[in-house]
Amino acid sequence: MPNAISGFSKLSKSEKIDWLIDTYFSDKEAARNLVEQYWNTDETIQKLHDEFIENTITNYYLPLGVAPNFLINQKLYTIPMAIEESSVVAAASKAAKFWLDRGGFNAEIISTEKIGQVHFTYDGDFKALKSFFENVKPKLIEDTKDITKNMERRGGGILDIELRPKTEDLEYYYQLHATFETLDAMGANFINSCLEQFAKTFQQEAEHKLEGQLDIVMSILSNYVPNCLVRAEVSCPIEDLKSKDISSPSLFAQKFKQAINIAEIEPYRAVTHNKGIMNGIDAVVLATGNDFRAVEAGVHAYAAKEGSYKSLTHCSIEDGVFKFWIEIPLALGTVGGLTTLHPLVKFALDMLENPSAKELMQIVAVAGLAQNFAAVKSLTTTGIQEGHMKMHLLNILNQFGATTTEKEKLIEHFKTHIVTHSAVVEAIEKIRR
Ligand SMILES: CC(C)(COP(=O)([O-])OP(=O)([O-])OC[C@H]1O[C@@H](n2cnc3c(N)ncnc32)[C@H](O)[C@@H]1OP(=O)([O-])[O-])[C@@H](O)C(=O)NCCC(=O)NCCSC(=O)C[C@@](C)(O)CC(=O)[O-]
Ligand SMILES: NC(=O)C1=CN([C@@H]2O[C@H](COP(=O)(O)OP(=O)(O)OC[C@H]3O[C@@H](n4cnc5c(N)ncnc54)[C@H](O)[C@@H]3O)[C@@H](O)[C@H]2O)C=CC1
Repeated sequence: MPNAISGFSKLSKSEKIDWLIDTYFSDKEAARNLVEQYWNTDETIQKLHDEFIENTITNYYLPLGVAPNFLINQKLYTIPMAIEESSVVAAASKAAKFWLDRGGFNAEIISTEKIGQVHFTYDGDFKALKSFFENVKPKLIEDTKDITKNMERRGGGILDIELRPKTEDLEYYYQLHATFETLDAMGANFINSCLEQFAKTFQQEAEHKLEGQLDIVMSILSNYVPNCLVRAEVSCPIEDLKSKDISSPSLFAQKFKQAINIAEIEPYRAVTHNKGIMNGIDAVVLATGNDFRAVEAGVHAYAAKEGSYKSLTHCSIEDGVFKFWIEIPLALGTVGGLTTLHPLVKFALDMLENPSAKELMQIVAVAGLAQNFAAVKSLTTTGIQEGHMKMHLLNILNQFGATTTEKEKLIEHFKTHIVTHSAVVEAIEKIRR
């Protein structure tokens, strides 16, 4: 076991790499070469990446793919997707193309409110606390003026602050529950700055004007944003579903709806179903430099809002019309965070013609819906493995170090044979004999 190290953060980048290689690697030259191989040749770009996080030693690549042909609210987009899993970009592209011929996707913003809370304890009388809060509320807002003035000029800012008693769940526990409009910013830093100022003013005022002990526990935004909602939808007459892989549209529609119904009542299925949705959502969220952990946490909380974990997508068949939709909370930014810093994020946003946060919410929701449509369509028709393994073939070939000629031969071979890991291994061995 290696010894712990103190002061690691104070070492230079090259000293950190030296320590790491000396401590963990026997083939020191190979390890150092690998780390250096992933450095950007442009020192300015490398420095930028070094400074995104702490203790950076090199870069970790993910492929950036694009899915064309997304018609959203009658505007055509090519959507950027950063993801490691094969078949996701192909599936999104295929769903986009399918719906392009059937009127495209419609998306709408339902709401854009963000939330933050000051968590505190108080051991006195609730009535006294309530009256103190009502008196101090204008000052809470007034004291954040320096933080909020620019956001207010743009049309956003603090929407409201409420006092919420939580003592039934936890002794002495209360909240200042605040709502915000942060426009094109995800808003985490703006909200946290406001909340910390609320806490400071609240505590200071309480010391002179409130009987009983009031202690601030913490001030932080919530990544659960059920009132920052977007809805995306596709629909068409059932007979228009007919396509290369759908010979009986009405049977397909019934089976597809049944698959969604199952994900609405069965958590084991719902989790995988929603994972398929997040294949699309995370890929676009990452490509556009947004915080995918925040989105993931909020989306899954929303999926469980009724007490059990459910599908985020829904389907109906009414009057001969097939309708499929998603409704999800998404706190996204097109300014702030990494959005203007990472050159490829800038590229991705340029490709989307520099959307507002609202437009990006719609694009991301559509990517999730399209992904889910492709996956459930495969699951209820051919099965998932056929298409997924077709795309995964290159990964298996690369694992076995296949040459370009071997790849060409095997890709041709697997156009007419089912791809499984063992079938690929067998075929490689055969052509190498
Ligand atoms: C994989 C496909 C698309 C093949 O589908 P296919 O019918 O064999 O494709 P095709 O060769 O006929 O091409 C049709 C279109 O698909 C796209 N496409 C096709 N191939 C490519 C490619 N190489 N690169 C880029 N795009 C591709 C592209 O849009 C293309 O049009 P074109 O560009 O030719 O005009 C289909 O089988 C499919 O959609 N499968 C679903 C795959 C999927 O969902 N993958 C996610 C990973 S599995 C998982 O994590 C989630 C899951 C499944 O568990 C979720 C759940 O359970 O709900
Ligand atoms: N729990 C969480 O999710 C947390 C996330 N974070 C991180 O915070 C970052 C996001 O915070 P932000 O405050 O969004 O970014 P930020 O701190 O970069 O601020 C964005 C700023 O851009 C300015 N702005 C310019 N034009 C604007 C417009 N049209 N609309 C709105 N604002 C405009 C505003 O002053 C705004 O405050 C992400 O990197 C995230 O990972 C940080 C703390 C906690």
